[in-house]
Amino acid sequence: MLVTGNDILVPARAGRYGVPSFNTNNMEITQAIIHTAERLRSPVMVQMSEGAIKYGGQDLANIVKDIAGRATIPVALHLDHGSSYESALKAIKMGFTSVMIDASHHPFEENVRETRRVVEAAHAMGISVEAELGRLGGIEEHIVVDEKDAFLTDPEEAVQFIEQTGTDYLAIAIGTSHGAYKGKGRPYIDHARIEKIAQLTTIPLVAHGSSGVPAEIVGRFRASGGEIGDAAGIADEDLQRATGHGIAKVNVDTDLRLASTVAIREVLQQNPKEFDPRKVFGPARDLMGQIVEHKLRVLGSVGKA
Ligand SMILES: O=C(COP(=O)(O)O)N(O)CCCCO
Ligand code: NA
Ligand SMILES: [Zn+2]
Repeated sequence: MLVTGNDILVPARAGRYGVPSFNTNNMEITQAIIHTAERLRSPVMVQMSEGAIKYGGQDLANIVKDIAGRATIPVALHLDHGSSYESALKAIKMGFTSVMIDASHHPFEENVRETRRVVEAAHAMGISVEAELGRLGGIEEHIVVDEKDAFLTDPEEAVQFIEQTGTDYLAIAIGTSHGAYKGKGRPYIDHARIEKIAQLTTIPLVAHGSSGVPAEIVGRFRASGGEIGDAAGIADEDLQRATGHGIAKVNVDTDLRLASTVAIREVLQQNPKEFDPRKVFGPARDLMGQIVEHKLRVLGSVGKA
């Protein structure tokens, strides 16, 4: 059933498990996410970035809402990295049940103002809100945040921000970053900072940039003709530790992007005569399902629905 983000994340924080929020851009990705979560009796969040809304629009949102609505597990449809009040309101009109207003690149006061505006409107319509405080490294679709500008979330500021905005959940910068290159080797996660923020707050916390970028998938990406540098992601153990301390929503996009591309490359490379789209997109759906399953198990949400 289609529910709000709070319906999923408040129990997750209380139960000290994480729920993955996967980005979708088409039917197969959406099926891989929701069908796998249903099979494993896990709540799950499906998110669309502004780029996904540009790409798939109401058509894609309706596919997500329809599959979610018929599923026997709780599913929220979430706007990822909403860049303005208008964008958040548009998503709510499209039927999203959770929206992020990402004003983290603005000074604190402006971030508060922007966020509070969205919170008031969204709450009036029973929709949950995610905000962000602190700046991840990596590339956030509409802005490039290079390392020197990235700054980690201050625990005291987080308390103030939550009080002044009323946001339902908060994305914090604790060492993760978007994309396939999260740092040399194992990215450093500031667990002390996560634990401090968790001690001072009660709302669900959000970890962006949480793809694991598994070496096996990276190897298959290269072997099937893909070009990728020394990619690295977040270790399963780091995610497991974080979900024991307030992290309830865990954002994953890159892992599904890599898996779908690996499957498609492998099919086309191994079957040069193939041109049935179901033979190309079907294996992509299957491999993405394996990635979804792994994440649900790592985060501990299996059996929670
Ligand atoms: O936090 C994330 C996902 O991070 P990751 O790139 O680790 O999958 N997102 O918000 C998804 C959109 C960013 C571009 O991928
Ligand atoms: Na941001
Ligand atoms: Zn993100």
